[in-house]
Amino acid sequence: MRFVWQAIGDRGGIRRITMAGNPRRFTVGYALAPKKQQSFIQPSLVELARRRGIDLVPIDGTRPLAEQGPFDCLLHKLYGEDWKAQLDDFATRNPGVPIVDPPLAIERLHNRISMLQVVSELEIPQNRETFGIPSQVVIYDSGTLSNSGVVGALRFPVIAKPLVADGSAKSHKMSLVFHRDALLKLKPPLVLQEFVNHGGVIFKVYVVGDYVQCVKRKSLPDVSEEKLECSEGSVTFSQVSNMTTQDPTEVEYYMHLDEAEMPPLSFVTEIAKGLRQAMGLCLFNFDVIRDVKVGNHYVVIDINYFPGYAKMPCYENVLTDFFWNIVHENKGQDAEVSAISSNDKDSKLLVGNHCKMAEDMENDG
Ligand SMILES: Nc1ncnc2c1ncn2[C@@H]1O[C@H](COP(=O)(O)OP(=O)(O)OP(=O)(O)O)[C@@H](O)[C@H]1O
Ligand SMILES: O=P(O)(O)O[C@H]1[C@H](OP(=O)(O)O)[C@@H](OP(=O)(O)O)[C@@H](O)[C@@H](O)[C@@H]1OP(=O)(O)O
Ligand SMILES: [Mg+2]
Ligand SMILES: [Mg+2]
Repeated sequence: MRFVWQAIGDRGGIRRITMAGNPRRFTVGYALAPKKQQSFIQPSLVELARRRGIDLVPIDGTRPLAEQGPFDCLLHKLYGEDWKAQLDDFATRNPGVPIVDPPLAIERLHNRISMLQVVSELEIPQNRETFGIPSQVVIYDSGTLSNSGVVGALRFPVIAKPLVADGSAKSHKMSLVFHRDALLKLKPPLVLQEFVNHGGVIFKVYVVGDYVQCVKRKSLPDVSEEKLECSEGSVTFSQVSNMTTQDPTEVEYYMHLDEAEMPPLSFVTEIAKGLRQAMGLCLFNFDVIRDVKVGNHYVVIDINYFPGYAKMPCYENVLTDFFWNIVHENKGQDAEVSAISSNDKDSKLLVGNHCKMAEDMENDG
């Protein structure tokens, strides 16, 4: 294809256009499970990206990846050895095409020990607010569940989490265990993590490249000493932060969710930046709770690859900016050169928490 340069706006901007007069377009291929595709690929996202010159194109999982494309960037959340091999092959054939994110980096999040290890290793100055991870042990076999040397050091209640976090429904099934004897019916491999009272509110910090947004959600209610004494065995639960509240006693407990104070954005942004660098990932979120005993101590309990971004206010703008930056940075000299940078556009679009499908985008190509 042949290109020429065209002047835009009154600020000396130029852009590369095809001889036919159209600005250059980019293709972002996505490989997602059907449920994820349905939640993430909203018409509003596809449309906004399209207006900014980016076509979001599904990758057909039933055909070899090598036969598809061409792509300027590849986005994925699929599991399995076959998919990994296809990505490796794609990377070899297309060394210049960014894969978001590298499978090896994502794998660290498939194990709940390696997932939180990276938090403990962060070297971030901690002043007013501090952070860490819960005390935890990993259990590989049933025999260890009765080993005092291993579980004796834990304070109850504890949460038993499957060691593997591979996106399956099973990997989200957890138990809140009140007493040691209830451990015996659990099925390893799992992680036993001390339950930290946190006022029933969890903070989800969404990361999209450099962008960070923190939201609050409901969480498990606190367990008092009295409740611990009169509770028997254990209770199971799954993906509590995504559940709607129906029980009237719960409705009252969670009424105060709106009033819960958010952690300082600068503090969670520092953690996000550190995690992003250490893990080599762009798309993830992490769950943080505030220890009610200490007040300004935060505990990271979970990190998820490519979480439910569609639940995040303004996700269309945030993700489109992210794709824009990737394809344009990657193209370097070849790419559209514009004096109106993507960041200029960001500041117009992301004012406070209001999403604006800016009308001025209309002319943007
Ligand atoms: N150490 C802890 N102390 C207190 N509450 C906890 C702890 N760990 C987990 N929880 C509660 O259990 C819920 C589920 O735990 P976790 O986030 O690890 O599971 P998950 O299935 O990986 O979640 P997600 O849907 O975010 O992937 C949390 O949202 C929080 O309410
Ligand atoms: O859709 P997916 O299968 O990716 O589900 C992810 C889910 O996003 P969704 O809201 O789109 O379901 C995420 O929710 P939020 O943290 O953003 O609330 C979180 O639960 C992840 O742990 C899940 O990923 P998994 O751990 O199962 O791989
Ligand atoms: Mg979680
Ligand atoms: Mg998780």
